[in-house]
Amino acid sequence: MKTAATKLRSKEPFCIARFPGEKELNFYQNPTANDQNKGDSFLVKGWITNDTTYYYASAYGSELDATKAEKVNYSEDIPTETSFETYSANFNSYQHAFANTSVKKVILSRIKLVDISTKFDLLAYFERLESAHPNALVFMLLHPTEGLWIGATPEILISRKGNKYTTVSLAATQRISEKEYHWGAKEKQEQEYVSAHIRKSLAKNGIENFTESRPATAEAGSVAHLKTIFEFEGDNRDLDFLNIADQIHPTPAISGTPVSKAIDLINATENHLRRLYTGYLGRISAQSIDLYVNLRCMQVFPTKMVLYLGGGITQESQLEDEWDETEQKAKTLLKQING
Ligand SMILES: C=C(O[C@@H]1C=C(C(=O)O)C=C[C@H]1O)C(=O)O
Repeated sequence: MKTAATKLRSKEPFCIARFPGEKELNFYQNPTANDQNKGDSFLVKGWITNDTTYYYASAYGSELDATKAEKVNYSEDIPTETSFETYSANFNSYQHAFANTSVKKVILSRIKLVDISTKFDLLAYFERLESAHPNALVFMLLHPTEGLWIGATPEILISRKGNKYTTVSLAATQRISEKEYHWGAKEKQEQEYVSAHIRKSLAKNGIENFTESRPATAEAGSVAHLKTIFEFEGDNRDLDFLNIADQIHPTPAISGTPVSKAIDLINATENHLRRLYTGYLGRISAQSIDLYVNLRCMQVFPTKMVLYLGGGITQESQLEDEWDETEQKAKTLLKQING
């Protein structure tokens, strides 16, 4: 069995994933497009709804070889960094939409570039990242068309253990703090847009019997969010979970409200392609499902890390606060750069 490092050098697509609350790493390889019948696999889907879904096959017995990792010399151009001026102009376009259309919330994302040396040890970085974020899905994957990606995401899209399914509404952001968290009306509203969307999406799938927790603070890396947990029961054979995932996704946590107008506004406004950012990814098997929204992630080039960072904007949002929120989110990935 080739190691992940060998695959990285030879540019063969692979994926390493460490799931929340677990210690062991999961390895996957040989992705194929739209092949749902691969058995135990790891699927990866991009932001654009009709993007190809890739299914990586499970590769038991693989191992990390941290001494031999080299970055993939990925040929595509490095995306342009989003300046504060560009971010600010996009923020103003959104404010214009709030004043003149039915749109109430839209996620604005930006790109931050970070220099790395050609000697930077990616596998050692991955190991630091996974030990720093035990409650996130931490992954590193080489995608057949989108290059090398690394992330540590806290947001469940849909999970199943036995016949119990879970999805969450995760939105609103504060800096992580030792003190008690207080959430204002603006933050509660931002998160409620997501919860309302999930209730509606479950109902559309005929799922009326779900339980819903009260919104509570959930810390994730360098920030804290409001989180509501939705649970329902279903027989694996009867529930088409990928269909449910595609109904729920993209939630107003990563698109906005109303969803389809927010998607159009994002695609018309943001200056970069989101690629895998705000898509979804995770493992599926006969026993369980663990799909996550792809947040707190980056695309890696030989001398640059390209971070994709976003946050929800509403009419009450303040430009500097929103920019600062994306800077805080960046720390999830940046704190572990210097071993
Ligand atoms: C869009 C991101 O995060 C999402 C947006 C949040 C917000 O608007 O406060 C909070 C959590 C995530 O659902 C991101 O991290 O890039």
